[in-house]
Order: sequence, then structure tokens, then C-alpha cells
Amino acid sequence: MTEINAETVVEARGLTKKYGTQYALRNVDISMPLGRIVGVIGSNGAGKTTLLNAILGLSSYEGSLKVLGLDPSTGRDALMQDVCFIADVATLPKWMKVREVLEFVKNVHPKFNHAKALDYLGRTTVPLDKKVKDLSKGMTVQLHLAIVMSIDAKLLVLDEPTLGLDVIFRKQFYRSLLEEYFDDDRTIIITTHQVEEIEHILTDVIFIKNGELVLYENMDDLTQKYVEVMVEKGKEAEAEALKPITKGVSFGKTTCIYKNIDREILAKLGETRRLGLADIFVATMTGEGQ
Ligand SMILES: Nc1ncnc2c1ncn2[C@@H]1O[C@H](COP(=O)(O)OP(=O)(O)OP(=O)(O)O)[C@@H](O)[C@H]1O
Repeated sequence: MTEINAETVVEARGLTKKYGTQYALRNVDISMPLGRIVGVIGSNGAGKTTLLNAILGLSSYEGSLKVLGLDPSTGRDALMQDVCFIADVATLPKWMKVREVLEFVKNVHPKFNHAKALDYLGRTTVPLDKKVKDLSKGMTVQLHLAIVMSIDAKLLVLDEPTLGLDVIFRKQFYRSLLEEYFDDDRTIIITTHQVEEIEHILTDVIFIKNGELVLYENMDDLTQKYVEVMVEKGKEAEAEALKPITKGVSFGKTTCIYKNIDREILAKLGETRRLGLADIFVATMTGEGQ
């Protein structure tokens, strides 16, 4: 078997996927190390799932791509020993009992720790003898979590993992993922439209727009770069001169978003605040001077 590269999880160069004449991914370059939690953020149809599918060897592509040192299009079987992929909780087989689901995963996944999953479920209210279809949504998430967290994977790929679940269960899912699963030897890639719920656990973020990677940054660096200012009356011209990337009006005051401008300078224009990831995403997608 090919030696797995311990440092780089995903290495993409010129990764491109076309459907007919339309680009779903265009010339994407990525170098993703171990020990990161990376959010892939983009509007509908931006190319997030296409990127994940290429990483998982589920779709063909042009360009070069290595995942844990392997080519996912030819080395998928070897790769799947170290990669865990769960699309969403709805994919659990509804007709099986919880106990049977665990047996099933044990048989198909070599890195699944059955005892660990049983231990985890023992701390929840999920009954082992109930069928998946008879579980509440919260129990379904707990079963899902028990499976995910009992697979010793180097790369965990989650595509909208909490779709359709209420806010309490979504938060519980991400908290457990961070506190009980994540460590320096794993990387987790997550796509979701509920950006504000994952931003506190992310170490890095990727923005995709029309198949192109428009941003790949460390979260701390990113959130320091963007500042919103509620411009005091009479200082609009000064604010304009500093070239905001977007402008709006809030409570009768002009609000401007800036990138890479000294916060002390901005503080002279009015009250400043750091932006959340959702706001940075919108500013990046709609503003000038990304
Ligand atoms: N099998 C396919 N055949 C043709 N076009 C496709 C196919 N799969 C995806 N596309 C197109 O590729 C582009 C990227 O789709 P993709 O599913 O990767 O987007 P996404 O960012 O995951 O979107 P969403 O947030 O809506 O799930 C879209 O324009 C989509 O219509």
C-alpha cells in the first residue's frame, strides 16, 4: 500500500470539474494539513459537494489531487481506511435496529471501534433494540455521532451533517465533535449553510464561488481582517475615502465594512465591531476588493 503522507491531508492543484461546458470546480488549489477543522462555505451550486465528492473519490476530475497521499480516483479503497464520510443522518438504514446498525458498520468499516460506540450510546438515551425509524431525531443524531466518533479516521468529511435538525441538536453535534472527537491527528471538513453554528469550532475556512476558490484562510487571521464601522454623522466622506468593501445603512447611520485597515484608524470614524463569518462571507461575495 502507498505510504500515507502524515502532514498533508488534501493537496489539490488545478482541480477542475466540468459538467458539459459548465465548471463546477475551476482550477482549485488546496494544501490542507492534519489537525484542522475546515468549513467549506458557498452559495447553492457553488461547488462544495463537487469538491467533497472529488476528495472522496466519488467523482472524476481534471487536475491533480492527493488525499492522505493517495489519488482518490484510483486509490479509493485504500483511502477509505482512513476517511470517514457521512452525508447526513437521513442515510442511516431505517429498517435496522440500532444494535444491527452498529454490527453493520463493524462489518463494513475496518477502523470502527464497536465497543467505543456501545460505550458512547450507553451514555445516551438511545435504545439498542429500537429500529432507526422509531428513534426521535435527537436519538438519531446521537446514533450518528456514536458511529462517527467511533471510527478512527484521519479525515472526516461532513456534508451538511445536521440538515433538518433543530438548533439544540445541531449545537450538541458540533460540541461533541469538537470536544470528544477532534484532535491534532485528524482533519474534519464540514459544509453547511448554517455558518454561525460552526464558526466557533473552525480553524480554517474556504469560500467557494461559481466553482472557484475565492478564499482559504485561518479563522483567526480572517476575523481580524474585517471590521464594520457605524460611521458618525459628518464623517461619511472620510469613511468613503478609506474604500469600504461594502456600505449600508443601519439605524439612520452609514455602516461600512473594511478589509485590512488599521482598527485604530477606523475607530476614529465611529463604533467598530468584528464581523462574524456569515457577514464576512456575504461581504466577500458581494463586496469589492476581496
Ligand atoms: N451530476 C451533475 N450533472 C450536472 N451538473 C451538476 C451535477 N452535479 C452538480 N452539478 C452542477 O455543478 C455545480 C456545483 O454543484 P454542487 O452540488 O457542487 O454545489 P453545492 O455548492 O454543493 O450546492 P448546494 O449548497 O446547493 O448543495 C452546480 O451548478 C450544479 O448544478
